[in-house]
Amino acid sequence: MSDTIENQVRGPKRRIEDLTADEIKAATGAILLADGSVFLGKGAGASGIATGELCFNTAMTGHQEILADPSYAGQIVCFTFPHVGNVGANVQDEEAASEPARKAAVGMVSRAPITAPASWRAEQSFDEWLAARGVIAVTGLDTRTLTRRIRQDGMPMVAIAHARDGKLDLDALAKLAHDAPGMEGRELTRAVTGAAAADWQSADWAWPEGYAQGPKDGPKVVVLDYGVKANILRRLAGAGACVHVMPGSSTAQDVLAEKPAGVVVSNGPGDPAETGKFALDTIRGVIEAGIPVLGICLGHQMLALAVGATTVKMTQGHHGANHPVKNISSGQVEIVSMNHGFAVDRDTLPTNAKETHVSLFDGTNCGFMLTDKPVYSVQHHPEASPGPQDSFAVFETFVTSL
Ligand SMILES: NC(=O)CC[C@H](N)C(=O)O
Repeated sequence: MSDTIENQVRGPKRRIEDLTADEIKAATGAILLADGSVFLGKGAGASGIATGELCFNTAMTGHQEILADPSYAGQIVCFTFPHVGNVGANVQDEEAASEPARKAAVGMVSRAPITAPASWRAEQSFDEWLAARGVIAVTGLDTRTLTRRIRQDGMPMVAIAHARDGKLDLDALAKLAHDAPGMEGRELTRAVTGAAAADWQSADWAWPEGYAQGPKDGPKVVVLDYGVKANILRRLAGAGACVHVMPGSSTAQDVLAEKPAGVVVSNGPGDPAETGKFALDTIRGVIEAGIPVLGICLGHQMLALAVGATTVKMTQGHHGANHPVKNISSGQVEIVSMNHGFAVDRDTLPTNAKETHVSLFDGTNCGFMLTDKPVYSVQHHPEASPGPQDSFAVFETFVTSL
């Protein structure tokens, strides 16, 4: 009986010993979970083996932007939308703002084989893009079972493998998954931050012109880069800022020497508490100098840590492009893009912090501002890419306040 309920909720758990020789022979791709369960499929994209935290993402489009988001470094994305690849891939939709930031998601899982592109913007098939990017993919899996498992039990550490010759060492993969370090306590931003400070030029995309040029004059905004998404930079430029990107290792003195009108603390991968060990001094120095600060996602979490709050690991995390978030001051609901596995514990926010946004999926904190300093912060991705543009105004509000 309990097995039936277990099977209904999580899907049947299959271990290596439950597989038939024919199934193993037919497979060129596999996912092994840390709990010993196995999912076989067809390999796609890059061949090889990777380990990472497996999360599910519910976006129906924008799969290139998702896998190119450096916040996904160290993670493998299971798309719940069955068809992936319909629009192919193109350079204009790149989300890495620097060369190191190209090391984003390490793996991808989808239900159907990757579709041939059917978009006038496609320059490459999605399969070719994955291969060029080093993203290992497995298709033909029961992604509903995998997703239900993640919903019930949380995001597991997994090993993903694509062997073109079909030679999959499932026992070795099971051991890799079992031994893989979890996301808590992992610092991943140093691998995806840009190596040197640089000005950023391009602004919002429009048809048929493509990307506009950012302004020549305008308030200078320094972006602390922990693996910043390019669309955050484009949106800041589109809102009228002259954007200067600095490595996440910059000190407060480095930042203040630029005489910024405002500072943005970027998104990024890994555990905010771990990155906070070297980033909080910089963030606190900027807040104390009275410079307006905007935090996004990892930046939001680290701003919360900088003012004395704590962050917690979420069970399933929020990954998708249709998450409802309530803006507490306006009462409006914004449908937003999300990608986070940690959250700010609202009960630990100090008395000079006012909660500004809340997730309508699970009530977790999605934003705060300080009442005595110009500090604003959101957990979701107001730059979208992919996703709805309901929160684009976050950038205009910030830049016009400078
Ligand atoms: N998109 C992000 O910045 C992610 C922040 C953090 N790594 C998390 O998973 O919660």
